[in-house]
Amino acid sequence: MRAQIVAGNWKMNNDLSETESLIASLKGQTKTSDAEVMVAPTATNLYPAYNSLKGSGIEVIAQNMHFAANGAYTGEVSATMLKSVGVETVILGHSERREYFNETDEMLAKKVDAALANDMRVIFCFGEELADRKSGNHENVVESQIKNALFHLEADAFKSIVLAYEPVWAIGTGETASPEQAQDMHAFIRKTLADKYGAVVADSVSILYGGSVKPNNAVEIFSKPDVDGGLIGGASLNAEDFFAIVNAF
Ligand SMILES: O=C[C@H](O)COP(=O)(O)O
Repeated sequence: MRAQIVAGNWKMNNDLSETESLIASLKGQTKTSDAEVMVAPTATNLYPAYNSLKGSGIEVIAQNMHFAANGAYTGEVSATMLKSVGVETVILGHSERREYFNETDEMLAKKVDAALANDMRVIFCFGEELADRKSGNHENVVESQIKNALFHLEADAFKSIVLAYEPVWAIGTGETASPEQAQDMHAFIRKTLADKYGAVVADSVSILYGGSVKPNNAVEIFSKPDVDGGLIGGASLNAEDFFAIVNAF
C-alpha cells in the first residue's frame, strides 16, 4: 500500500508570528484520514515550526535546498543545515524554482543526489506548461523531466522519493486539471517508472497531484487510483481548508 500524503507548500508567505498562528490553528484540527501530513514553511521559520509541531503528527519539510554541503553559495541552505533543524524531507524542482531561479534538470539531479546522500526524503516536482498541453506534448515533457533528474538513480533510491505532478497551468490559477487528466498523467508516470525500474518499484512510489487543489475538488481528485495525495499551495494557508483536503481521503 502506497503512502497517501498531503503536503502544504506555504511558498514565500507568513512571517514568524503568522507562521505561529497558522500552526496553532493546524493543531486545533482533527485528522480523520490516514494521510501523512506535511507543511513547508519558508526557510527562516523551519526551526520554530519544527519545535512547535514536534509530536503533532505534522512533519515540517523544506521548500528547496542547495546541492553543496557548504561553501560560497550566498543565500543558500544545504541538506546538512536542514537536517540540523529537524527537517527530513525537501521539495525539489517546483515549477517556481525552475521558472524564476533557472533550475535545470541537471541541477535538480545534483540536488536529489545531495538529499538522498543525507538520508532525506525528496518530493520531486515536475509538470508541463500550458503550451505543452495544448500541443499534445505534455507526456513527453513530463517524461524527460523525470528521466533527466531521476533515472540515474538505483531502484532502491525510490524508497525515499515522492513524485509531485504539477501542471504549471493549474498552479495558483484556480484552473485544476480534471480528475481524469490527473489520473491519465499519473498512470503515464507510473508506467514510465515501471518501464525503467519494474512494476514493484513503480507501484510503491507515491505520486501527488498539485495545482489548485481545494476542499471542493480534493475528494474527486484523490479518488483516482494513481493519485496518492496532493501538494497544496494556496489552500494550505488556511488550517480548516488544509485539513478538509487532508481528510478528503
Ligand atoms: O506547491 C504547490 C503548488 O504550486 C500548487 O499551488 P496552488 O494549490 O496554489 O495551485
